[in-house]
Amino acid sequence: MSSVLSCDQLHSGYGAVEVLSGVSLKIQASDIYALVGKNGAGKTTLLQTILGVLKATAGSIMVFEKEVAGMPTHRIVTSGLACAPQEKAFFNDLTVDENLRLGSLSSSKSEFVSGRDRVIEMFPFIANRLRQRAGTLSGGEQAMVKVARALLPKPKLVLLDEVTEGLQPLTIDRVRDVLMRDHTERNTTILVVEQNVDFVAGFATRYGLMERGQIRAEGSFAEADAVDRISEHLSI
Ligand SMILES: Nc1ncnc2c1ncn2[C@@H]1O[C@H](COP(=O)(O)OP(=O)(O)OP(=O)(O)O)[C@@H](O)[C@H]1O
Repeated sequence: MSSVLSCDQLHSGYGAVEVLSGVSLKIQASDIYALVGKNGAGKTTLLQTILGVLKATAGSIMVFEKEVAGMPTHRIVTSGLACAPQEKAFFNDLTVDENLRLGSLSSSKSEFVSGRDRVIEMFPFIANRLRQRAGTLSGGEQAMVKVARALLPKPKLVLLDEVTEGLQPLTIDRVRDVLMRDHTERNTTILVVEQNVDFVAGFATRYGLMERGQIRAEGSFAEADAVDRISEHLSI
């Protein structure tokens, strides 16, 4: 099966501070890959480096079998990759509709409108909020709009950074259902950074355990001890 995303001995960080110290991972088409690790393990740094927001200082990043290390972010995302980042990542003074549009700048107006109809079907509350300023949404609503914005342009690979953080259980279930549906209907490959074991155990296929800037172990959720291994990794 073809590899959608692979990193090989990837190094990156912030100035003189190296955070990723040789990350290697391979995500296959239609995987739902859960990247798990404690605070500070380097998960967000890895996503930011894949997206070209942070510069890789060494190693390789292949997206759809094309080297993207060193490419600017706007070129990387046009290859069919979208991201729902951890921080708010909203233009608070713009409307919900305008924020959705910013995730689909390379789509035509008609593609955007049909994509918007699709995500409104996923998260119906958005229909009545299109003209609301994004900064006035609740935390849970913002999280759902972030996921909607990432899925709107029909990406082949979506990166989600702790989107369930601080959400109530019903909202978490909703987000999971939407992601599962998109994965099933469109074969979307998903890389989800999470610390919520119950969330990922419900739908991910594989996992990687990250610690101090490296992937220490990987496994499949088909294995009976997957949840125990992840819980142990997070507790030590
Ligand atoms: N802008 C920055 N400048 C310097 N160091 C940073 C910066 N951002 C993050 N770091 C450091 O990089 C390390 C990894 O942070 P990162 O946010 O990637 O971890 P994480 O695994 O995503 O953690 P969390 O689960 O808490 O979000 C941490 O030690 C953090 O302090």
